[in-house]
Amino acid sequence: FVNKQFGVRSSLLESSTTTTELFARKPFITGNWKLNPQSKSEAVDLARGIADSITGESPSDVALFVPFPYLETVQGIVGDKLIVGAEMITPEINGAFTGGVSPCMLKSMGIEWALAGHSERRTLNKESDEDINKQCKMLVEEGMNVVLCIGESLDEFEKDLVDAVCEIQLKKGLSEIGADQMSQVTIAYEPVWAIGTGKVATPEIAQSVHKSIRSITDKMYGSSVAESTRILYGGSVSPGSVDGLLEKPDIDGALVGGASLDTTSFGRIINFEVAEVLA
Ligand SMILES: O=C(CO)COP(=O)(O)O
Repeated sequence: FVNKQFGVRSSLLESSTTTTELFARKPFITGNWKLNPQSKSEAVDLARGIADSITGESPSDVALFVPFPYLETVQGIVGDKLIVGAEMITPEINGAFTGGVSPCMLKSMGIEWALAGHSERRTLNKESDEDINKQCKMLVEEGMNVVLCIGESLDEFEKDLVDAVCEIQLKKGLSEIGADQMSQVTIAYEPVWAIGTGKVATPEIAQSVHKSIRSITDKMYGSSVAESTRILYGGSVSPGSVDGLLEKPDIDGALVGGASLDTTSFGRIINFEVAEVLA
């Protein structure tokens, strides 16, 4: 077994292999803690455990999206080893928005990343594509980075509407965001039926949707943006499924929910192993 991950462990690489031969884009492994863990002390333990699982030069970029109250603590623990981001923002500068947290506030704390469009916020908080677009635009305009989450429901999957739903969510979510701002955007494909269900999309299904998302991005922004934009898969990613997913050419990483709350599982996901990327 030869570990040929991007940017890593050159001592393990065959001398003739360059890391970029394997991955077109640097892999990006991200965790979304959602409404977890229940106490600051548990958050501290989890952040420490995850940071400890990154030894030496990381093969991937790694990010943790954590609840607002834990941001500063987690950031202090993980330092430069990984990115810490917010799970949502309120796209306003200031004013009468009780409970809101603005991009400016986050930036002033050194937080430069946030999720937008997670299916739980689309469903539970009734966020529309227009709301999500406002969030994405404000984040990029503030010089921050956004992971835009898109994905179809089970009903839409069964009706063969996957590509159509992703296209609409992508076009509306990224409306008025320019090609020059796309380096601040990561896309996460999260089929709703796969989130928290243990029913991970097969690598073949995920690859087919990721390829279609890349081709929509190409139509919107041209090939150089499409080829450099990272597209993550999310939905029941586990230590058992990550390697197969990351072997696919258009799957650039993972957005992990449940398994990011377990140090051993998330540590294994961060240190995923692929011997080759399969077309
Ligand atoms: O929603 C997710 C990440 O944003 C995925 O959650 P699970 O990994 O628990 O399915």
